[in-house]
Amino acid sequence: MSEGAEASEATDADRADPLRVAVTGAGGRMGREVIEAAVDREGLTVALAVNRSETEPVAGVAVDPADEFADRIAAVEPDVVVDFTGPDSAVAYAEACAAAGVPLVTGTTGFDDDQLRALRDAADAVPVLKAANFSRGIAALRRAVREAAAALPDADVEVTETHHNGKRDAPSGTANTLLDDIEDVRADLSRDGRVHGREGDAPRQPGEIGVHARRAGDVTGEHEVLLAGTHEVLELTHRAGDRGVFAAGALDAAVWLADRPAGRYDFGDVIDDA
Ligand SMILES: NC(=O)C1=CN([C@@H]2O[C@H](COP(=O)(O)OP(=O)(O)OC[C@H]3O[C@@H](n4cnc5c(N)ncnc54)[C@H](OP(=O)(O)O)[C@@H]3O)[C@@H](O)[C@H]2O)C=CC1
Ligand SMILES: O=C(O)C1=N[C@H](C(=O)O)C[C@H](O)C1
Repeated sequence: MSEGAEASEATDADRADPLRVAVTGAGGRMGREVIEAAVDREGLTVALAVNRSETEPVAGVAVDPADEFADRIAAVEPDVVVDFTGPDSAVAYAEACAAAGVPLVTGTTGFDDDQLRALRDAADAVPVLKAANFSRGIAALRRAVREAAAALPDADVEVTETHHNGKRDAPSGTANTLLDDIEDVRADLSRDGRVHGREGDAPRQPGEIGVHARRAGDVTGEHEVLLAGTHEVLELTHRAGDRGVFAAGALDAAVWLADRPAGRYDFGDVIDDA
């Protein structure tokens, strides 16, 4: 379990009424996907949706302006907020959730250290589940990568991610998580050794991990970890084919989180508890 309070035994099966979900970033690629998935899922209802500029309804759900969030969350009292926006807005929503006593699931990526601290502060007041990737395939990839990196202590490691041309942050949150995982199990590798692309006279040095971020077309999300030794190469790759996998995982996380005590959680906690 992640840092935080002990989990309660409550599950969605104990809940008589539908779980009332609020969605932020409702007009975005992920927000729309989450609303569509929530509308289709038994036991859930979208009680509130907000977006910054575009406030057209999504899948029949009304979308309110984001600047009304603090008032609307107090009036609506949702059971959980699901956020896919940007780092600044995710922090603002975390603070609003902490003030209103509402649990938060955020899939937003690209946080800096101050923003991460602000999320941790919010988790002192309410449960906060942050995950850079809600795909179960990525959860499996993380386990495989940790095992492979530990089993191949001399292998050179390079991490490559590919995303659509609208993605803002680089490298992806998932790539950063995979890098953390690798550095956790390989004592010779650390954050200081990350080399972002290569150019010119730049032969590989001991302790390097290469990191490559590609942006092209409408690619949903691909992550590859290359472990290369002498005379053998291992490549571990995940490709997301549709954002529905992220939306489904985020809603699984919302259902799981709604009745937990304050604290910090991640998607692994949801999977481990299944
Ligand atoms: N954890 C996971 O599994 C996944 C995480 N992500 C992450 O989710 C985030 C969003 O991605 P994506 O949906 O593709 O991005 P988009 O740019 O498509 O959507 C972001 C949405 O958030 C809205 N927004 C921004 N600021 C605010 C605000 N203050 N209040 C309300 N709405 C706001 C934007 O509105 P406007 O257009 O008006 O600015 C937009 O509708 C990114 O950080 C991405 O990396 C993405 C996929 C999966
Ligand atoms: O912005 C995206 O699209 C995605 N972002 C997440 C990340 O940064 O890792 C997850 C997924 O790969 C899609």
